[in-house]
Amino acid sequence: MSDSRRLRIAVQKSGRLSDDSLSLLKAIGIKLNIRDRLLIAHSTNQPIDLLRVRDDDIPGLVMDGVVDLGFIGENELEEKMLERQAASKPSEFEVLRRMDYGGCRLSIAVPQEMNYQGIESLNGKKVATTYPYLLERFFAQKGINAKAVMLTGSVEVAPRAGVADAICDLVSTGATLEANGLVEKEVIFRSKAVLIQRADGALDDDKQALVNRLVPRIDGVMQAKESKYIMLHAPKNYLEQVKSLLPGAENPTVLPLAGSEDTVAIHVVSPENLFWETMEKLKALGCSSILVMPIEKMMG
Ligand SMILES: Nc1ncnc2c1ncn2[C@@H]1O[C@H](COP(=O)(O)OP(=O)(O)OP(=O)(O)O)[C@@H](O)[C@H]1O
Ligand SMILES: O=P(O)(O)OC[C@H]1O[C@H](OP(=O)(O)OP(=O)(O)O)[C@H](O)[C@@H]1O
Ligand SMILES: [Mg+2]
Repeated sequence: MSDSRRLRIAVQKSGRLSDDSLSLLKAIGIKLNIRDRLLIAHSTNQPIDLLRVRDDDIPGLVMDGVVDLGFIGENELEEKMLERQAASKPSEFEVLRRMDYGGCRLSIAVPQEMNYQGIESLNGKKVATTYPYLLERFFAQKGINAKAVMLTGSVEVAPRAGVADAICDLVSTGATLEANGLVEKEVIFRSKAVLIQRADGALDDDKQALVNRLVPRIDGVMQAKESKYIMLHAPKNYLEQVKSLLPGAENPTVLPLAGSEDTVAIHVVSPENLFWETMEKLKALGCSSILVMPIEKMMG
């Protein structure tokens, strides 16, 4: 059963974005009771329902106002926006946050044996892709006369199957391309996951108030992930040198150490990790008990 007063969030049911999106919701304090087969999951501690769907459906669900928020890859979002614009369907949405996961690029790749001399080599060729609108836009911008052939899966086998001359697909490590004898040639779009909301002003006041409380929590979780709490003992005489080695240590907490005149304890929240090289330099200055700890949550 769904209740339209509850905030509806769409997430990918099973795929590259699922685990990270669910972990984030958990980290911002939303308890969910997820049963694998079910399309909908109700939060047990917030007026929130989760809709678990294929990622292809998420942009449309948000743009049609069926759900209030959605986690989606920018590649899929931009493609669906172009598709809906071409069909004169509503295509408005608002990006609330760009996430730190789902990073990939949409690239054109060609068979190893192809004599590729630059994008002009694609003139008159067929390129298989799941993203025809993004690809056609790229061709139009570059003045290339090539044809996008739509395939919903197994794009990387299209050249071998004789269906196309090249492909345009998502790449992260490049392992899939390599395994299929393809070489990446042009990056046409760089993507990460984003959290989107229905068009500006489309949410009622209660729902918008809830969203406005959740977004700073997302910032807090993302900031915490990048930050570290660093503690160490340092010789008093080298305090300035130690501070200059610690990222973000303009105003560290400096505490006396019981029973020691010439050593202090330094605590600092660093906006980045402490590299082994820096730890070695601190040690060389006479520092000891150097601890680098993860931070779970942060609020300014
Ligand atoms: N190799 C990758 N590394 C990181 N992110 C990726 C990678 N491949 C895809 N993504 C991102 O994750 C999104 C979902 O990818 P996935 O492969 O799970 O989609 P799908 O097969 O279309 O799933 P669905 O069954 O939901 O339609 C992509 O649209 C992209 O934004
Ligand atoms: O460059 P790589 O690290 O090899 O990643 C790229 C692959 O990852 C994605 O597919 P995924 O593995 O999610 O499977 P799918 O194609 O079945 O969705 C994408 O569609 C590529 O095929
Ligand atoms: Mg999909």
